[in-house]
Amino acid sequence: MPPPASPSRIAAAFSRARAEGRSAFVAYLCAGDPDLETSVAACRTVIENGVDVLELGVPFSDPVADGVTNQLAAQRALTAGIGRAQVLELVRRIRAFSEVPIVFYTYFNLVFTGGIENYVSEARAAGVDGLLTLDLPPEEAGELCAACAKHGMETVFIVAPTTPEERIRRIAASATGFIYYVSREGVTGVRDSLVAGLGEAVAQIKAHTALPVVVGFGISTREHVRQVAAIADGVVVGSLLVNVIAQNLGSEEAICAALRAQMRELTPGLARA
Ligand SMILES: O=P(O)(O)OC[C@@H](O)[C@@H](O)c1c[nH]c2ccccc12
Repeated sequence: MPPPASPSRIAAAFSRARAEGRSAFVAYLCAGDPDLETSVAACRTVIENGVDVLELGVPFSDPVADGVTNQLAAQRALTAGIGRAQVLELVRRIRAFSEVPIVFYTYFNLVFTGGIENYVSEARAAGVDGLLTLDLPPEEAGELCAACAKHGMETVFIVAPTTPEERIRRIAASATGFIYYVSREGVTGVRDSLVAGLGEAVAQIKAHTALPVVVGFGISTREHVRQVAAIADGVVVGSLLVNVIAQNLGSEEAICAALRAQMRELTPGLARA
């Protein structure tokens, strides 16, 4: 009798946040930005200051879904020589001190080149828990989902404000781990205000899935976090944290201090009233 599958790190993280009466903090950083050693320190800092799920962007030369902040981060990482081997080394370095769930944000070109199953098995072996392939819709993700299921890798998919209900149903049927609702059209990036109707949009997704639903795009203040935490299982913050790196290049100490300060500013908003 095989041992019961241990709950995935991702499921455990959302269960823990729910048990603590709060939404989960999902942080995005570009892997290897601005270099491998500083990236390890940056990931350690956000993990030690409240991150429940870590999204790691795999640097790519044509990140069409990303705003300028994340595109510049990818360029810094690529310039520092961050390739597949270095990204996997980053994951192994994180696994040496943390069990935080890690989700790769990647583009299909990077997964396809070298073989889908190889990519999935190598990432899983390094300690990655989930894969969000940003430019691969579920209709074309059959081979990827099969490889992920075989290796115990979660497959996260995105729902956008323009996604029709039938496609939400289709996405919910393919997704595991969690579903990501990008709260506005366009690309990532810090914004001044959140869009209206988030609660209805998340409720519409939840009607089709029991998976956690996280919301991201433009979240950059404690008030934004508080508003999203009230209606979603997870709050995603990316560009605000990536900007901290961009604004403190050259000093790992300054990057980590500023990331710590941002996490301390934002995380109190996670608590549900
Ligand atoms: O940067 P923002 O506005 O805080 O949004 C999070 C976003 O950066 C992160 O989740 C992400 C990075 N690359 C992406 C591509 C598509 C959707 C989401 C992402």
